[in-house]
Amino acid sequence: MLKRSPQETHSNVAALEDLVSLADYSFMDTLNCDPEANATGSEHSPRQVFSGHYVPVKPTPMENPEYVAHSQSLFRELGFADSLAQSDDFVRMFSGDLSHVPEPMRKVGWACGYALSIYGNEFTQQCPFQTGNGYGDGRAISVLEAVINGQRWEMQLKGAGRTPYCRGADGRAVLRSSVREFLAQEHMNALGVPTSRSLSLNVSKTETVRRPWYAEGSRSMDPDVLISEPVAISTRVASSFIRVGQIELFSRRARRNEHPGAMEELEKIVLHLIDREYNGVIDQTLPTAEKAVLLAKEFRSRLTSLVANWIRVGYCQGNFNSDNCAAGGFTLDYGPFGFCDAFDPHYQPWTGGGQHFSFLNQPMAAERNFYSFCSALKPLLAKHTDCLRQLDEIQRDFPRVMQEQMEAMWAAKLGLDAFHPDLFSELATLMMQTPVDYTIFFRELSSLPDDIEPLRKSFYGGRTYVADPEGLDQRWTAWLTKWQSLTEHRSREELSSQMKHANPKYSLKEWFLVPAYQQAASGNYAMLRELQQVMTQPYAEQSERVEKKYYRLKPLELFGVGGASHLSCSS
Ligand SMILES: Nc1ncnc2c1ncn2[C@@H]1O[C@H](COP(=O)(O)OP(=O)(O)OP(=O)(O)O)[C@@H](O)[C@H]1O
Ligand SMILES: [Mg+2]
Repeated sequence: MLKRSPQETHSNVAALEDLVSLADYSFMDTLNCDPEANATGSEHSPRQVFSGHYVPVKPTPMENPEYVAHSQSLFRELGFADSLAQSDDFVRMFSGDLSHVPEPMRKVGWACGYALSIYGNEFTQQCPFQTGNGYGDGRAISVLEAVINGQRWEMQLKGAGRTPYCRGADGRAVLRSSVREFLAQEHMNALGVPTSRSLSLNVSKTETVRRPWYAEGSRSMDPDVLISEPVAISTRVASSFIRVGQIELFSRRARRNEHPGAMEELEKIVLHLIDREYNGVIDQTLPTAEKAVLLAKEFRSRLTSLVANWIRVGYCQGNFNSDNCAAGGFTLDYGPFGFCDAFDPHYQPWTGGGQHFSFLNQPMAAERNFYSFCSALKPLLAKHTDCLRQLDEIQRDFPRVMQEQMEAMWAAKLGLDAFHPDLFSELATLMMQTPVDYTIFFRELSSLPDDIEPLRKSFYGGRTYVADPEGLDQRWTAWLTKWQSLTEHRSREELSSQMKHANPKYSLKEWFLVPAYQQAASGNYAMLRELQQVMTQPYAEQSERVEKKYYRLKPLELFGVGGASHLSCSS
């Protein structure tokens, strides 16, 4: 008998028909549809949506779609055959053409409204009607849910055309931003950080849109040219796509008593969130107010852990508004993100983002989103003083829990039994002054160097370093000696191996992405595939060739270059 790998015993989806028995539309069937919506989903113009959790929307297919990539590892987890990704039916469906999907799959998807808070402050200005009723999934359309091997996944097309929430924009995503999101999601998953996942990526061979971007080598902060780019549709999957902003939308309506069903809609979306993301963690038999308190507590734990993990791997989300903060506590919206190269606490790849969303300010940004989340739950607790008090306590303790997560994370990166404030503070100063490449520094330290020579591999050598290299080297030596004294009681192999699990060898720097998406735009996917291969095993040493190419300092001439070092709104 042939030996079977464990994956082969799972569901086996080799053709679109095989998805039929797994497909599920319980989001549409259990939540409220906008009563004013047209059930065929044919409305694509901006309009106000006053109530309901979703609007049915038919995606707008891309012209002449072509397969670019799929995630082999997610396919394996889902029991999808790799060949499926390139089959005509699959490419059609995941390029926005639902017209041929086999019954009882539906020919219409759904888009959701959500509210926006920036750093804890409520906004409606981004909505074209200034009311918040026209803001939400402007180009993201979910097309089905599927329960596979006991786990529920929602599949969502990004760039699938206009929805009532498109705010007058085209509803498209370009290949450049789609390649970035596609690769980053799978990299993040391989880094062990909770995230939405990438299913597939298709491009149009003929349809293009114009976007502001940077001229070759431009050092401008703002884009200085308009370029024509191929449109693409990536499909991402997650247990749900509920955002903090979504809970806020229904809460704002309930707070203002905007319509008779407002409170019920808030309760329904919160219970849906619990069902999708916190099932098994929260007792289903409890009253809603008590569930909401437990929800806040569990979300606090996930959110603080998520942000500590982002910092562990050098990730800056860039635009950590409440509408980009998944209420399930995972990473969502890889638009203006970046993985830092030279360590800088203020690192912020997105020129529109501001310091409040910069690298080491992410715990604060998370706290603000958490504040928005707790405020959004409050209308459900109005008559429950004890629950309100508990919620306030949970909110008040956010900074303490965040700090604990951060200290545990730094201790793990440094292989220490406990956080050491003085050692860390001197390290942070040295990392900034030298500055070091964040990834390379921690990975080199994970090999437990006897002296600072191996660490030099991570030194960029900025102005402070160049002014007094001996002085800085001496401080590095003193720091290393102190670190060694704090770790010498551990077995070297065990320490090194543990540190190498906390400190990835490879991270998806923007300057690796630039040539990959440029090449992809001309139909050559070789670099994209190579990056996919390398970045989905970020802790492995990999070959010498890979190491030479991807484990090195960013060339100095790329610092300050638009696209490679900073970017304007991603789309
Ligand atoms: N080209 C576009 N067409 C329509 N809507 C858009 C477009 N670009 C952005 N939006 C909408 O603008 C809002 C803010 O944009 P943002 O960059 O956070 O989102 P995004 O990258 O489209 O989405 P997501 O958060 O779903 O990953 C979102 O509501 C988004 O749907
Ligand atoms: Mg977004």
